[in-house]
Amino acid sequence: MEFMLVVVLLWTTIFVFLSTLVYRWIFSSKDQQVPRGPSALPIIGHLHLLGPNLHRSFHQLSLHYGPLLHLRLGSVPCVVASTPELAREFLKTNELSFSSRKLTPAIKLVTYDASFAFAPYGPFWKFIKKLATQELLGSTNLRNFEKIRKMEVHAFLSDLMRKAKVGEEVNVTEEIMNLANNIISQMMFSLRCSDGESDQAQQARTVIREVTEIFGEFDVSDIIGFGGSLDLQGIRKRAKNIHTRYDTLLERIISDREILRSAKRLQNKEDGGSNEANDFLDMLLDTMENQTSEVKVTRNNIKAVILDFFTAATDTTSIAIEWALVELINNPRVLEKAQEEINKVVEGKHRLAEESDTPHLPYIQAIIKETLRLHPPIPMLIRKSVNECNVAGSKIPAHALLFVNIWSIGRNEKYWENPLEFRPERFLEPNGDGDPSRIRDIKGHHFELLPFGTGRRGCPGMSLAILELPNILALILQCFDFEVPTLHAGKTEGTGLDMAERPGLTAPRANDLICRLKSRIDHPLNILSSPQSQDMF
Ligand code: HEM
Repeated sequence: MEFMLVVVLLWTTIFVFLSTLVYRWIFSSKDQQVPRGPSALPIIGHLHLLGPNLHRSFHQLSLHYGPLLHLRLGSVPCVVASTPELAREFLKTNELSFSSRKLTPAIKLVTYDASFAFAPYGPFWKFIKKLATQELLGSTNLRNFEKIRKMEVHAFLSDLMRKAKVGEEVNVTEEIMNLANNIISQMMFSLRCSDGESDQAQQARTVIREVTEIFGEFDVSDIIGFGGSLDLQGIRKRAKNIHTRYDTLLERIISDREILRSAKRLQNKEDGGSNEANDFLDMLLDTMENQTSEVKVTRNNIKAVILDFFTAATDTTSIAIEWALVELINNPRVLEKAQEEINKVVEGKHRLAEESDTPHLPYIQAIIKETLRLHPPIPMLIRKSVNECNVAGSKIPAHALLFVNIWSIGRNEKYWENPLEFRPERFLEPNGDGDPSRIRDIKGHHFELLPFGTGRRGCPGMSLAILELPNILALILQCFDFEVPTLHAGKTEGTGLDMAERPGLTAPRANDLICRLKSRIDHPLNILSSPQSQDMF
């Protein structure tokens, strides 16, 4: 036993010594300036400096050490960039070097090691990207699905109106998540997650939250370099559990669809009808069955890609709407101005806001931008270098992790006047030089504001989000006023709703938004349509 201990200690000492040498060698080039950073500890590097909300820890470190930080997380070299200029250097000037993401053991386990969002920049990624942007999220499909989005939003509003009528408390966070969930599942597999009452609907929401949480965690056993089979924090055990639950949900949906497809084929053979693809699941199954497809898509790929889109679309959209509502409840002047704009444009109580009203609701659009500036649902763009490169005068080794801290950039007073103030008007004013074309947009062209990322690896769901977010917000504000209990979880008396965030890959509010709603519409049922589709569970 003692002998074993001596051997382990000896190996650990040799490992620390060698890794320090390698680390110094990598970053010792005399003609390259190494990004600044605090001193690292042996083995763990800078892990001890990081709190649960990584973007906040990095922000604090960059205030002290400058906007380009070099850190070591265990054995993994990392760079953190916290200005628009650096974001441009990494994501535009050196785009191809930073067009991949890091696969952690947890991500591999949950996503069958077959994901699109974590795939290297290569043929599989390009194939799914094309399918997603031209078909699922292409302009024709987005237009075709407008009716479905409208029905889903109306179902959501009518549920809230029922609760408002009887004075029931509403968990707005959960309701919005259901809505986002229903919209994306309708688009992907023509099913809805139901009204949220079934166990399985609840399971689907829980899995999504758990996925984004676990993807944002650092697996110490993985990053200190010698923990191949260790699972010090139990992350891999949790990942396997999430994977199993998700797999059960998805297998059921895919098997049902396969039965339906066989029946349709039989029918088509009999009556000579066509066999065209309907939704994303059909498109993916068609590709899997097509022996001559340019890229081989497996059943695991299908499940992983569905998980990618399902989680990416549900969590981000609902987080953005919730932060917008919380900011509005805390800023009654902005809320009043927004409701006035809606009343004027959609003539208050005769009809509900439509997506086509959005261009006439500039203040609502500005509220969305201001929300995404202060509370980007994905607070950091995380990429991996595929080769050694020089960026902003610094040598970045191959396989280094890059964090572009968009949360920090949105709060930097060098780029935003009174950055902590929630002031949507800033998006309606030209930047002091009278040129309206310089008003910052959120589409990845202005590096001060990158809520959807930028370039090839930028968010493929941006067009859908840009349609959904202002419309859903406008409808909630048109239909309801909010009554937040004075002393409720997430509210401190006199100081408004709290702004604490939950850790993870995304940054949702830590406490659910729970409040009573007061209807602002006299005869809501006359102007609401209802959903007509099969429930998912
Ligand atoms: C408020 C809404 C949303 C926000 C703020 C958001 C934000 C982001 C960000 C920051 C990224 C990483 C970009 C980068 O690395 O440059 C991303 C990637 C992604 N998003 Fe979104 N997103 C939203 C909605 C959606 C929707 C509605 C979908 C699907 C319908 C979606 C699907 C994806 C996928 C699949 C990726 C991975 C892309 C890749 O790796 O190539 N997102 N999103």
